[in-house]
This record gives sequence, structure tokens and C-alpha cells, in this order.
Amino acid sequence: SHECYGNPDYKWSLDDFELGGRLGRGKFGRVYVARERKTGFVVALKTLLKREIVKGNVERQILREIEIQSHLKHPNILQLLCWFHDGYRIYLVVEYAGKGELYKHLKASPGGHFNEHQAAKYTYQVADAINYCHTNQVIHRDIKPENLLLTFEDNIKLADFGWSVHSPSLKRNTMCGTLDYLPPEMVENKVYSKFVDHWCLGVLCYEFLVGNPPFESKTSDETYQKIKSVDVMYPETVPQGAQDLISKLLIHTGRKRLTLSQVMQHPWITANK
Ligand SMILES: CC(C)NC(=O)[C@H]1CCC[C@H]1Nc1nc(Nc2ccc(C(=O)N(C)C3CCN(C)CC3)cc2)ncc1C(F)(F)F
Repeated sequence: SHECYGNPDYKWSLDDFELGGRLGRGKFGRVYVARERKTGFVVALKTLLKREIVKGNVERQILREIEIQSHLKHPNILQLLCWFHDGYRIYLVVEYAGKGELYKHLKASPGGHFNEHQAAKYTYQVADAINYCHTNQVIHRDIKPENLLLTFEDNIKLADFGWSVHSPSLKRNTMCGTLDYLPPEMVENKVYSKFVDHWCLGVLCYEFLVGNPPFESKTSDETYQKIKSVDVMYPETVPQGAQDLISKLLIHTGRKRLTLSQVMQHPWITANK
């Protein structure tokens, strides 16, 4: 829908925005900060080159991302405000996250990992966002630090629904990027469900506290092996309470993993968020 700020019929275009600096590169094009001329509202403008989309044969994926993200409204999910296109590009008008990419903050933190309060707060907010997605029959499937942004107020925004699908799903995709977050059921190419996101939340919480994911290895075969045998080692920087939470998410059988409400109510989370 082209709906922006509630007026479904208005035809948005680039002329409605004053373009600012580049925020970086998205998957299919550049991302700019921009200001809507009438309201002065600051947004992020994701530009997608049509040529690249056609070449990558990802039209359906882009339209699914637009469809999914335009219907999700949650404080920890980056909201798609509206979209429009011209001859060359599709433009997505998205919320601007003032502090940018979470993984950069993770790498820049002392020791390369977050403190207990940050780790618990961010884990809680991601669990809340995933829980909302699942309630709306959406599996995100690509929860990792690179897909999280931080607002000026230090709150999480879950972004990039390019890999999300309606559950349950057997979608076989050549997964690009890291294998570190793949759950066993995806490594073994089995039918999987929303519980894949529970697994990823465990991997994410571990990486928040340690600075790298639990199954990271020199070769992808080694990573696969560690994932399939759930071979996790907890350094002493991982407090006991967090170990308890993570070990109840990194469980081979999906339905045995903690529910998202149990994560949000876990003693370590409530004591530290
Ligand atoms: C989750 C997804 C996979 N990731 C992305 O989409 C990435 C791809 C490109 C940027 C980001 N996308 C977004 N980024 C922001 N905010 C933002 C980003 C970067 C900085 C920052 O550190 N600089 C500008 C620095 C400032 C200093 N200079 C030197 C370097 C950049 C500050 C704020 N809001 C919304 C978006 C969104 F998502 F809507 F597009």
C-alpha cells in the first residue's frame, strides 16, 4: 500500500522528500536519511534498483517483504511507512533508527560484547518483537545482530524481513550470509516452524554476551557439526542465569525450546533488562 501517515489514496513520490546523507548500502541499493517536506519527519529511504531485483530474480521476495512489513506494527519492529516507485527504482520509506546498526555497537563495545543489562534488554525486546511476528503467523528466519538496528533511545528495531515467511514452511532457500544462526532443523533441511526463531534468539543472546556466536568455527562443516550436536561452550563472561536461558533455547527439538513469553519472564532477563 502507498499509505503513509494514514492517507491511503495519496500518491507519494520522491518530490515529497528532501534527501540527506547516505546511511549505507542495503541489499539492493543505497539507503539515505530523508526528511518529508510537509511534516519535517525524518525517515530512512531504502532505494531498490529494479534492474538488480529482476537480475536477482527476487521480485516475489521484495513484494513479500513489503506486504509483511507494512502490516506489522510493533515498537521493536522497524516500520515500513510507505513505498512508491519510478522507472528505475522502488523506494521504501522506513522508520529512521537514530543509532544505526546494532552489530557495529556490539563490535565497538568493551571486550567486543555487551554488558548484562544491554544483553538482557536487547534479548527481551527481540523476544517481544518475534512473539508479535509469530502471533501474526510470520517467521522471521534471519534473526542476527546484522538485522537489528538501535534507536536514539537505545531500543531495538528488528528489520529486514526479506527472508521472513508465513509459518509453517518448508521454503528451501540458498541461505546467503552466515551459517552460524542456522538451527538444526534447517541444517538438516527438515520441515521447520516458528521455533527456528527461538533457536536464533539463543544464538543472539550468546553473541551479545560473548561477542561471537556459539558454533562459530573455521570451516562450515565444523559449524554444521557443532549445530547438529548442539556443541556449546560457555566462557566465564556468560553469567549463570544467562547460561540457563540460552541452554533452554539451544535445544535440538524445536517444540522443547522455551516459549517467547518464558524468555521474557526468565529471572535473568527480568533481573537485568
Ligand atoms: C537492518 C538492515 C539489514 N540494515 C540496514 O538496512 C542498514 C543498511 C544501510 C543503513 C541501515 N539501514 C537503516 N539505518 C538506519 N539508521 C542508521 C544507519 C546507520 C547510521 C550510521 O552509523 N551512520 C550513518 C554512519 C555515520 C558515519 N558515517 C561515516 C558512516 C555511517 C546511523 C543510523 N535507519 C533505518 C535503516 C533502514 F533499515 F530503514 F534502512
